[in-house]
Amino acid sequence: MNVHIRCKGNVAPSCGVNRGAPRYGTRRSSVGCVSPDSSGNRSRGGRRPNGGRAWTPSSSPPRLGISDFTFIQVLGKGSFGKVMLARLNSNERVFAIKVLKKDIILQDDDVECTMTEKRVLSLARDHPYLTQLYCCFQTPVSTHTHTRTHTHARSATCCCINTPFVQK
Ligand SMILES: Nc1ncnc2c1ncn2[C@@H]1O[C@H](COP(=O)(O)OP(=O)(O)OP(=O)(O)O)[C@@H](O)[C@H]1O
Repeated sequence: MNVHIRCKGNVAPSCGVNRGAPRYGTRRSSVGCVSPDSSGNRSRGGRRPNGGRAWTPSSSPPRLGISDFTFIQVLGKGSFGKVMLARLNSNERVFAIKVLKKDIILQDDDVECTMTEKRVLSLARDHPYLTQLYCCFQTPVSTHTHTRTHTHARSATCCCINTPFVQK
C-alpha cells in the first residue's frame, strides 16, 4: 500500500482485517479478528494483545466471537444493519458493533460497498473523522441482538467492532 509520508501515522498497519483477499464468507465463525488490548489498540506484532501475550504476524491472533461481548444497547440503525454498544467481557472496554445480515446484503447487491466500507475503516487509526475498525467476525446463524438477549434465525451475521462514539 502506498501512503503519503505525512499520512502514515493515520493509517493502520496491514493486519488480519485488511490483508489480501476479503475474508467474509470464507469461514463460518470468528473470521479475521484481532483482539483489541486493554487500551483499545489493535493487536500487532510487538504490541501486547488482550491477555498480555505477545502476538507476531506468524502466529495466529486471538479470535473473538459473539460470546466475548455483552450487548448493552442499540446505538443506531443504518441501511445495512444495526450498531450496538457492547462490552468486551475480558477487559470491560466498550465497543460499537455493527451487525450486518449477510442474506440482506446479498439480496440487495450491497457486497461491494460493504467490503469497501470495511477496507476504508480498517485503514484508519487515530483519524479525526473515521472510527477505527478493530476486527470482524461472523456467526454461523443470524443473531438478532436486542439488549441483553440474542435470538437466532436463518442466515449468517457479520459483526464489525468499532470505536464507540459517545456524545458528552
Ligand atoms: N462507532 C459508533 N459509535 C456510536 N454510534 C454509532 C457508531 N457507528 C454507528 N453509530 C450509530 O449507528 C447508526 C447507524 O450506523 P451505520 O454505519 O450502520 O449507518 P449510517 O452510516 O448512519 O447510514 P448508512 O448505512 O445509510 O450509510 C449511525 O447513524 C449512528 O447513530
